[in-house]
Amino acid sequence: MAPPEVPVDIFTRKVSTHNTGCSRRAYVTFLAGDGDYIKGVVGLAKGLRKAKSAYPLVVAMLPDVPDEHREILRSQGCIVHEIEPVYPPDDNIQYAMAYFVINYSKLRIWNFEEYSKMIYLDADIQVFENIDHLFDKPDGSFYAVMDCFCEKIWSDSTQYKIGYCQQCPDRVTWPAELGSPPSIYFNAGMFVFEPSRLTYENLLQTLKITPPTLFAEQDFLNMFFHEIYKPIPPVYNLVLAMLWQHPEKVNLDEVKVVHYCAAGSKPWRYTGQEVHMDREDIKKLVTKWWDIYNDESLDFKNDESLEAGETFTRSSIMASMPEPAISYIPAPSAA
Ligand SMILES: O=c1ccn([C@@H]2O[C@H](COP(=O)(O)OP(=O)(O)O[C@H]3O[C@H](CO)[C@H](O)[C@H](O)[C@H]3O)[C@@H](O)[C@H]2O)c(=O)[nH]1
Ligand SMILES: O[C@H]1[C@H](O)[C@@H](O)[C@H](O)[C@@H](O)[C@H]1O
Ligand SMILES: [Mn+2]
Repeated sequence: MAPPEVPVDIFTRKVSTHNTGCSRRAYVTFLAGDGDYIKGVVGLAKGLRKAKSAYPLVVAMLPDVPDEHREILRSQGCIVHEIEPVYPPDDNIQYAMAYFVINYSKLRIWNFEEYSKMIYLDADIQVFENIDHLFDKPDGSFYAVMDCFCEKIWSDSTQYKIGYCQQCPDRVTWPAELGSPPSIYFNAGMFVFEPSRLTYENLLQTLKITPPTLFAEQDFLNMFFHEIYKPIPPVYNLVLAMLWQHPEKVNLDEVKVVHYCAAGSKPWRYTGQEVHMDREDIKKLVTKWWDIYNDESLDFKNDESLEAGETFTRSSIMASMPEPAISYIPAPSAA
């Protein structure tokens, strides 16, 4: 039987010694480079705290993330976990965005076997309501939100060219001469999954014989998890384009997780100039992101003044280890 899940204090990560089992659930995000995506991760860490999430945020990062950025993340209570890059077999393809190639490295998170279940979140995602209940979804499936194909970034796809979107499959009927309509397709900015060495090795082996496509690892994951994919409601990953492409499918008041993926919507480089970006709902969502990012009361408080034997805490020493097995250090045994 799986060990009991032990929620930790969201600000200090302290856990009572009355329960010696270790929490095997965590959120995980991905970070590459020395650019501004670090801001996204800090914002996300604070957003998860504000939503009183009981589980830590692991940051799977490539070696090119500078030390200062790693330190900022540790000081925000994140668990820093360096990963080696993963490359597709041949790279003779024009991705929808050139940088999508780095996202194949995300496959490494299936090797985080110290966790039994994880929720992956892109760094350009913010969590506004608690979503810890998603960890309770039955094992054995892959959970994610269905994507939308209506934005220009999809313009090289057949779907876009014929005006087909799975969000409204009746708008344009899939032409018979193209065979059966494509299977449902998820956005890979947010998903619930179970790390497993076996799956990890299978992913890497399969990648070796899979030519890259427009949406890089997102296409690959859709193909790989096709049979066990179960869609969850769009409130768990609001792809912003849904606001103007399929407004009938969105009730902003119910949205828990926002994905700032539309062109021009990343809060840290938002100018309001790009198409759709002057909408009131977008302005509000960008402001909401900044409110969390700037809220000092949401900073991680690394309280080291613990009463011996009463609590566990995750120290920054542990966080700096390359492959931390758990999110906090057990107090020395009384023996
Ligand atoms: O310089 C970078 C670029 C990206 N990232 C990381 O990579 C993630 C993906 O990049 P974007 O969020 O900019 O990409 P999109 O949301 O537009 O992309 C979507 O399609 C991609 C296809 O590769 C991925 O599947 C991604 O998770 C999915 O949300 C970022 O959130 C961030 O976590 C970095 O750390 N640094
Ligand atoms: O799957 C894609 C991808 O995530 C893009 O980066 C995003 O801008 C699109 O809206 C989405 O449909
Ligand atoms: Mn994203």
